[in-house]
Amino acid sequence: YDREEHTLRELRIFLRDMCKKLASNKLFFMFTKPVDTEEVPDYPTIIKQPMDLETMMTKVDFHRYECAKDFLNDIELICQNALEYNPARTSADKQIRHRACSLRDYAYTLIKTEMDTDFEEKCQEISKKR
Ligand SMILES: COC(=O)N1C[C@@H]2C[C@@H]3O[C@]2(Cc2nccnc23)C1
Repeated sequence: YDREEHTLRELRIFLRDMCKKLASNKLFFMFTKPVDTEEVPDYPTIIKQPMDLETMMTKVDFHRYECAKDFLNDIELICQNALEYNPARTSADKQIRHRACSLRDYAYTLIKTEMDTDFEEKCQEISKKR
């Protein structure tokens, strides 16, 4: 079967495992599902591009990521959204900002340590010419 499709399938398997590991960490529970706009009606007025780990898992299945960099861009989006929506000096806001930074650092480190550099380079080459 086409070598490039085989590479992208292997990427999807890897990214599903990343999603699972991040979503199973209790520290990151607030990032596992979209913010409930019924409970938090002003959220969509402030955050124009919501993102969460469940949505990212669906994006993996829909072949929306062609390399780990694209996946990390959505992790960065989760983090930036949390920093923007929760800017106060209250302990609640401070905690969610700390968790967001932890999620970002943990995701980068997990990918850096568990992913072969050559494999990511191959994915980025495929992605560039598509
Ligand atoms: C990634 O998650 C977040 O940015 N948030 C911000 C929301 C404000 C606060 O916490 C969140 C959910 C919530 N629900 C009900 C009442 N208040 C809240 C989670």
